[in-house]
Amino acid sequence: MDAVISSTGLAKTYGGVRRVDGLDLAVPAGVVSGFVGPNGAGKTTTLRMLLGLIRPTEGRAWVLGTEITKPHVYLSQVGAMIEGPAMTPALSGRANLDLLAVLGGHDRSRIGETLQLVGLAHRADDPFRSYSLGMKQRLGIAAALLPDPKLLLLDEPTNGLDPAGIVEIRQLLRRLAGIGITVFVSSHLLSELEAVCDHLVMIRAGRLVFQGPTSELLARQLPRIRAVPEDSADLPVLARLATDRGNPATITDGAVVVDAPATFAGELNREAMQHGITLVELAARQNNLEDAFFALTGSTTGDTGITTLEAAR
Ligand SMILES: Nc1ncnc2c1ncn2[C@@H]1O[C@H](COP(=O)(O)OP(=O)(O)OP(=O)(O)O)[C@@H](O)[C@H]1O
Repeated sequence: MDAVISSTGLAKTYGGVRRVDGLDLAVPAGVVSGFVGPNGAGKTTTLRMLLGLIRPTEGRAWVLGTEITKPHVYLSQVGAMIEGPAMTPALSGRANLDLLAVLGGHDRSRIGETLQLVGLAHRADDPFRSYSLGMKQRLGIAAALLPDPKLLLLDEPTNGLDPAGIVEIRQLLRRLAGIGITVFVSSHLLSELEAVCDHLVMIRAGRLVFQGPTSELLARQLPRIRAVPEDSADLPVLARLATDRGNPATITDGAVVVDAPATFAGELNREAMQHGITLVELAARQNNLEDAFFALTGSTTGDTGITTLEAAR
């Protein structure tokens, strides 16, 4: 599959600090690709370079096959929402899009279908100022869709939204991918993207941490087995039973937690029984994207600035 975004050694230095530090990107066509990293990781800077708004200090990049030194060639096929939607509060959603279509030289006849696509047809004639934050974001995405783009770049479209608003954006991103638009969407909230992205580009301090299908990242992680003995005095013995069989275990919150293939759960259960230990809980769960990110970066929520799944709820 051809890459719609690619780069080699893309870098941007501000005040002597490499804020984007040698990115080799390859985002395939037809996916929702999540651009994930903590605050300040360099996501917005990268997106601005891809849009030709700022020049890289080093490296090269291509969007839809054209080098970013010639943005006029590809920008007519790229929709973007970088700084949140700039709309006129007193005008309706439809009138705002109409104005942007005229200013941008886009086909005004597409406005109705675009409003439909972002789920705003029923509120299209209400003033922008009466919209919820989620509706405002979706109108911003509608504006980015006016050029009928092949590629959509969105910077933190779920920032500040309530859970219902986040779900609406997720559904919209899937709908857009369904009609063949490649979506490259940034977020510092892993939990928001896990559900929607086929592909991920994860960065930290300007550097690539992982790039590839979401499934590949999840597959790299061993499932986590949690076993709770009836008698907490058995915790150290249970942990040793797992560790002795080559599966490192820790004792956390009254449970033994083992990073091992799910099949090991049965073996652990048998071993526990043979040692007279009764388990009152035994569960294997696949690590989520957040676990995978922390495993890859060797970081904790505290030093990445990433909001945890729990905190995001
Ligand atoms: N014009 C600029 N001048 C100086 N430093 C800048 C400039 N733009 C960005 N930076 C710095 O570069 C780093 C990366 O910023 P960037 O906005 O790209 O991060 P981000 O991943 O988008 O984070 P956030 O989620 O907070 O927007 C930050 O430390 C920021 O302060």
